[in-house]
Amino acid sequence: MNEPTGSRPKSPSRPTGGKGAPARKQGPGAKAGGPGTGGGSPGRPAPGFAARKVAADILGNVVHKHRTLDAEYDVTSGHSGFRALEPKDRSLVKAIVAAALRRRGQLDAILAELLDRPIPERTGRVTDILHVAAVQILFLDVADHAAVSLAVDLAGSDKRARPYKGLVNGVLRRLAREKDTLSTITGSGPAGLPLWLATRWRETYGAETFEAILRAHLEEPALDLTVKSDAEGWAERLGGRVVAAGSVRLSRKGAVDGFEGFNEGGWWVQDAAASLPARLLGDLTGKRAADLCAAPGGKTAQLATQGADVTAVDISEKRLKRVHSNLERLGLSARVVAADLRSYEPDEPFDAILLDAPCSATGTMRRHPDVAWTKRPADVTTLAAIQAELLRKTVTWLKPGGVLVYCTCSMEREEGEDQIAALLAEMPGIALEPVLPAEIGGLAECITPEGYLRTLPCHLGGGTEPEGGLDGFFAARLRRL
Ligand SMILES: C[S@@+](CC[C@H](N)C(=O)[O-])C[C@H]1O[C@@H](n2cnc3c(N)ncnc32)[C@H](O)[C@@H]1O
Repeated sequence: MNEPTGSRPKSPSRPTGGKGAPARKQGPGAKAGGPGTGGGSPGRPAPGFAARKVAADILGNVVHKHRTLDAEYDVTSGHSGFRALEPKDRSLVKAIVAAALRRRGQLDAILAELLDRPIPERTGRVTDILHVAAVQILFLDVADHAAVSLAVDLAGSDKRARPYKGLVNGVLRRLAREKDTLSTITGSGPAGLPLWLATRWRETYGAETFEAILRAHLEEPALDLTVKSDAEGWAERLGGRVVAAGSVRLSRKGAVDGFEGFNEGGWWVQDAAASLPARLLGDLTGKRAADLCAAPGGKTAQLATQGADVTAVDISEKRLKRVHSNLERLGLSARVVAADLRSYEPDEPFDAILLDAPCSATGTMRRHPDVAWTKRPADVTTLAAIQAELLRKTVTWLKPGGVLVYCTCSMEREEGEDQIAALLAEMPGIALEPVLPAEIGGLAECITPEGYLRTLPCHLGGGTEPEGGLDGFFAARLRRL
């Protein structure tokens, strides 16, 4: 679908992303103009209408029905309206939904300021429609009048939202007019997180770090690569910089299979924080190593690159296909096993084990802003029980003197610090081997007093420096005595 170009540039004065952080216009650069109500021929939707409708649907499905964005965007089984869109409109939908989730707290506060009273629950998609339009007006490269009129059309097309068409029109026009002066936009917006998660993080990390994490979540993260070798060389060739312990951080976007080095297998996409646990196992030349919970294989590739004879185990046959294809592209090898670790037994013990246990993934919200809405407190409890079981079982697969790194991409203590404290209290034959700053590129801020690795989205300049931040990861290194 071709959308008309926007009729005027956005105001140079931008709303801020909380505590003075400048909000950046992001997204695919779609100059979605389109006169909306006046733009379509009679009886035909205006250009851009389908994309806005799909965006509001998907946003609602994530927030109210706890569906994941991966499921909604699946090319074979995802949202049917999304699948019917042209690639350009799919990109626009993704940009709108990601920004609306990332900035949900701000949008709620801004709209509350413009509404006399909260919108009743039973009004269908009114709130989703308002969020989809507001995020375009405030943060995306879309002409205000197009965002407003398409939202009005959308409200008019929904039986339960129709009575609120006038309200949608009035609120969004006022937002477009007053966006530079609205007080909530320039203040520190509230969390935009479900209460259970906000409460937990404030308690776990303290008010100041919690605010810093929220600021970091507002920004779209940079693209990080793990390289087989020569990080400086790849950074130069791809126009990036070396961060953390040798990851290459790029500001460029786009399909990575078109970037230099992809086809030659020089690197793979992996958040810089996600690359740290495997690095804690050091040089593995000639060692027998297990990558447990391996798919899609980012850490398998690291262990192979570090010289190990790798056995990669995962329960999901489907996800293991990606391990095979990734290893093939990278020219690396590993023994790949489809098995449930709860019933699997290796033939021989290992010198090194990496256990990247299934977890709530609350540390990946920078890249997956739906996570806050698709996870529930009960998930943390259920997953913590699985992690405890896997950890107790697999640590016995180490040779004496062997090392296991346990990690999760979770920000929850139950999936990190508490797991290790309980294990050490229970198993006297296992000792903690603290992480040293030199092993993780000098990132001392990411090491806890106990010697655990604990990365947070606000680390490495997240929320304060352009293209800063790390995914939230926990890792601990254990040695079998
Ligand atoms: C966090 S992901 C692993 C990411 C991977 N290590 C990487 O770096 O690319 C967790 C994985 O655990 C696997 N998994 C979950 N339960 C499992 C079990 N009981 N046995 C084996 N694998 C399991 C899932 O299929 C999923 O691929």
